[in-house]
Amino acid sequence: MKVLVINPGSTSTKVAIYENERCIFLETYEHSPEELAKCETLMDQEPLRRNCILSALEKAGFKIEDFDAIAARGGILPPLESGTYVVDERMVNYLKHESPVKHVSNLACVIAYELANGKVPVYTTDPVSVDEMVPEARFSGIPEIERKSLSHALNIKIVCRKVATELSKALEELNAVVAHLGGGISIAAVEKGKIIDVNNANDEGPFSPERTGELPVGDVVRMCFSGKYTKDELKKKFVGRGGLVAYLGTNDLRKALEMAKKDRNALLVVKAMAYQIAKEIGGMCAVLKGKVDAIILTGGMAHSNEFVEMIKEHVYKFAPIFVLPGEFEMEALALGTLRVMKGEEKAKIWGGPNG
Ligand SMILES: Nc1ncnc2c1ncn2[C@@H]1O[C@H](COP(=O)(O)OP(=O)(O)OP(=O)(O)O)[C@@H](O)[C@H]1O
Ligand SMILES: CCCC(=O)O
Repeated sequence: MKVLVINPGSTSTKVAIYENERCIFLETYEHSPEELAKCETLMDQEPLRRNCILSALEKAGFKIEDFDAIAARGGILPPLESGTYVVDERMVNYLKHESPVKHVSNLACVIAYELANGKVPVYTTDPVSVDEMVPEARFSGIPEIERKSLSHALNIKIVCRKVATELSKALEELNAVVAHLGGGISIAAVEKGKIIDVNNANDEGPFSPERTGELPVGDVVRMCFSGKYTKDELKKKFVGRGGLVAYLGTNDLRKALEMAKKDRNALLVVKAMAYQIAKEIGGMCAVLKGKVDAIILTGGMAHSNEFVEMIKEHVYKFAPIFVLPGEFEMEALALGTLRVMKGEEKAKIWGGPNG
């Protein structure tokens, strides 16, 4: 079976071709800030991203009709169960016109559905809005605000599957704390394979390479009413220009670690990020009542041994630590679709915004 995998990220478009479980082609197209700035809205990026996919297909020597299915990254749908979903017109319309958060992953299903044009089935696995949180995790502190489950669910689930296999367990038997350490950070408590609590990677948790994470609420209110910022400026300050970018002017941990060799303040900033990550991991161990088979460190920043050690020194006593650097999103999308195509799992049908 052949599966085309589509994954638009904030600065790149990734395209892969899987022949059963084997990746036979992978191409990443980088997008410069200037190129993206020409698109006023997120959906204006559609032609640019679609052209990347068409170029990749030409390079690989395939047509859409050659595929048994397309696997597309899932965007911000209303909260939904983990699994692989059929991408249909209703889902595409929601992602195009109604999704409350203009996240780049919203583009993938829209483009895939148009390219498939009814000839090839399109699926999406574990979108950003997978929600398996327990009731007590939903409380924020005021009734008007409910905590949201918006996370790197796709990568979190696949690294859990990998570690479960290493521990000779089924995913449904694994208790783990997973820290996805990318441009944004999601730290999840996974109980019996389900993400029962996770920081909303845009609004909560540790500061990350380009996001502030949780902030002291009184100071945020003062900033909002200071008259110094528009709403958009503040949103960008918190998500995009926060974290390492705000302290050190870079979102690249490698550069921050280089700076830290000569500059004590830069070292302190990197250590503070590791400290906040460790604190969130500790909290999620408490969510699991200490019954933790594994602490899993994944995402781009897990490539740095130096940074991993800074986290480990705080949490090594809690559970065995597994480091799976980078992300496995393309593989997760392909495997999710293959499980459905091979009849190992039933595809879910999205019930619409109210269903
Ligand atoms: N070899 C490496 N050593 C240290 N840091 C690295 C390495 N490779 C990537 N990183 C860091 O990882 C971070 C980006 O991680 P990643 O590529 O997972 O993020 P992303 O895909 O852009 O965003 P997200 O994971 O939030 O979707 C950057 O700070 C980058 O500098
Ligand atoms: C909101 C979680 C996913 C991401 O940050 O890309």
